[in-house]
Amino acid sequence: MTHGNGALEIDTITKRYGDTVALDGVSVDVRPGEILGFVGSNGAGKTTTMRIALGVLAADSGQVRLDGRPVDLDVRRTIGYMPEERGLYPKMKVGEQLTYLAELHGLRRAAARRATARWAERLGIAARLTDPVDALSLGNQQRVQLAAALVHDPAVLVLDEPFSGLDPVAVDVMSDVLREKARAGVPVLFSSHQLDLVQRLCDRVAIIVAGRMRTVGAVAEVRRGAGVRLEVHAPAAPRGWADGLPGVTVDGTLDGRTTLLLDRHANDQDVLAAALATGPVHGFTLRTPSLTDLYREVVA
Ligand SMILES: Nc1ncnc2c1ncn2[C@@H]1O[C@H](COP(=O)(O)OP(=O)(O)OP(=O)(O)O)[C@@H](O)[C@H]1O
Repeated sequence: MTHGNGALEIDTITKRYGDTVALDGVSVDVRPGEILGFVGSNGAGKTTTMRIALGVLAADSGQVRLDGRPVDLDVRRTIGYMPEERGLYPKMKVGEQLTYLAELHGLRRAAARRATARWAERLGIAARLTDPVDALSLGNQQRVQLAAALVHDPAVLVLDEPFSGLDPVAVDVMSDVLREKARAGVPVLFSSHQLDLVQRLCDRVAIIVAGRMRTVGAVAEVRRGAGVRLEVHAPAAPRGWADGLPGVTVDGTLDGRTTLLLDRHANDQDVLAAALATGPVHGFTLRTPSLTDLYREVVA
């Protein structure tokens, strides 16, 4: 099955559970060909957003569209979804299950079998096709779950924590598959608590805090927007040597090493001149904050 790939648009969705506001006007677009990492604390609303995006849960208000069309039953069949609760039949054989799921999404039997064989090979579970799912380790069950999301050649991928519990080799395979799908024009949305991975893999990142989208942007831009850190090793510098420099905040000093936060008004060469005015400078290192640093600041 080949689809024209369009964007997945999550447009101002709101969801309440009794008195709990799980989502409060969440919007984000996942563009064709991009990998968007969805991050946020436990309970922030990622799973709820993804379930609504797939159409298995109704929003109280707002809309989700794929290629401009509201997500209905037909559109749902074109989405590859990996649910957080993992929706496999534990007693069914891996191969039968994947073929069944592919047929359920519209593939004919022969094509479904071919796709099952191809993805099982790719994801390293080909030797397990005749085993029941619950005979597999958790990580291998997860590979089956990913195969289930991919086996019908979906037009969009929505994956809830696909990397949790995978060994490093499986993480690499999964990363390659997501990159490949994105290169083929598929919009890919996945949630994760592994921020180093999100930083490495994603084009853009969306950070959700308590049901509201706090930040959406290119990973590099979001990191730069958080300001730059500068580590200066000036052993003779007196306390307060960097005070008053425009755009500079002192984050801490330890053993003659001062960490400074620089906003866009700061000039690193002025900082260097001020440091040199105190004596020798043995180290001067600019560091863009990692996604993990940024995330801590955003959710704090
Ligand atoms: N079926 C439900 N009934 C009541 N409250 C719910 C239900 N599902 C989710 N919630 C609440 O909605 C909020 C968002 O939960 P959600 O599972 O979307 O978070 P999450 O970001 O996926 O968290 P995690 O990282 O722990 O998986 C939480 O406050 C949660 O307790």
